[in-house]
Amino acid sequence: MPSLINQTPAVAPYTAHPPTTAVLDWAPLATIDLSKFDAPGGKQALAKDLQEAMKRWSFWIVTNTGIPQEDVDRQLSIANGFFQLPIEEKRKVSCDFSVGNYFGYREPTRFIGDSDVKENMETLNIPKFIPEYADVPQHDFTKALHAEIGPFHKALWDKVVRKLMVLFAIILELPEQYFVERHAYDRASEDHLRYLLYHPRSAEEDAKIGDQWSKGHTDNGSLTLLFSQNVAALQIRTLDNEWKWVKPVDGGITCNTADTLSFLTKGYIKSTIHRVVRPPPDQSDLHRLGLLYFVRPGDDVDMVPAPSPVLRREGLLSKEDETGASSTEPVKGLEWVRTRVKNIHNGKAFRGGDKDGVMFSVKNLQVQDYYQ
Ligand SMILES: O=C(O)CCC(=O)C(=O)O
Ligand SMILES: [Fe+2]
Repeated sequence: MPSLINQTPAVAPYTAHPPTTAVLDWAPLATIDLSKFDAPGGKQALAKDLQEAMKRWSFWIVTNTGIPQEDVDRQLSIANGFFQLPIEEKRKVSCDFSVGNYFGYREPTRFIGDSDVKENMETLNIPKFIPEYADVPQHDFTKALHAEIGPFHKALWDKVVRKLMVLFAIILELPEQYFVERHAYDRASEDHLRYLLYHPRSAEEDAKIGDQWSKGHTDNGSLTLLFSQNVAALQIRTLDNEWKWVKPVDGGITCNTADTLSFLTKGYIKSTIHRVVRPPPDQSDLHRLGLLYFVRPGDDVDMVPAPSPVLRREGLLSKEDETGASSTEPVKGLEWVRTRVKNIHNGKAFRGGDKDGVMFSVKNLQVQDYYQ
């Protein structure tokens, strides 16, 4: 008789909610059509488009990734099935925030800032499918589905992350593999596929936290991918300090660059501020299920600026950056990510309050905790 772990659990198909009919102030995000990537001159043309898009904000949409929609739908069904498990089951593999380890399940237990409102999102983060992580504890439910989750995880990196990393290198006039090597799938890093579920709250409860489910923030790693999400809630902050909504694009993935890629490019690639708010009235009572991939730098990658001719021309590289003769040991990828995750998640409260967050730093690297 096979053990339970070898049996594929029954997973009911998940049906996405229809998009909102509300009239919202959508961000006019650029679309990067990845089907052009391998055509002659395709990468160069896409790099131009992306560079243009990133002048305004470091958010864009990729389309034609080659990842079948049925595979995305299946992942959403698995995510939905996971969140329906009894809480005792989900708790069996919890994130160890005391060491900044984000792999596993995060239960919504904390209060938002100093309010009496509890956070409303639960997440499951699944590490890369490489030998380093073969022994990372995982839930029986997802372990039994690894034959499907693994190939999806790898395909996402290969079909999307790798290509975007090449485009960043072209933009910075670096060898094409410069950022690929620093974010390679087969080397240790805190990359993860994330299943994310937000629970709706009453209007009264949401009002107490200014309708902000997750305050303005930048992401901790290098790049974040978010599969098209019909429940409107994600907003990005423009250079003029306005908040604009992110519109779902069928079959598209919303991408944003984040803190460590900004460190590697001395701020040339921006880490855009974004937040998650209460959805519009026609969606405010819905559960919002998300599928994301968070790209982190390799564990042992030095967080130092790339020797890019573009950065040099822009005057962004100091003498120390050029010679590597810094007075401090460079921060490593793992050191940054773990320290930051611990800082955000190991306290009693989740980002909140009325003021801007304080600055958080590790050696010479600094970000603002959160934004109003
Ligand atoms: O749920 C979303 O749309 C974005 C979530 C997000 O910003 C995050 O998890 O860092
Ligand atoms: Fe984020």
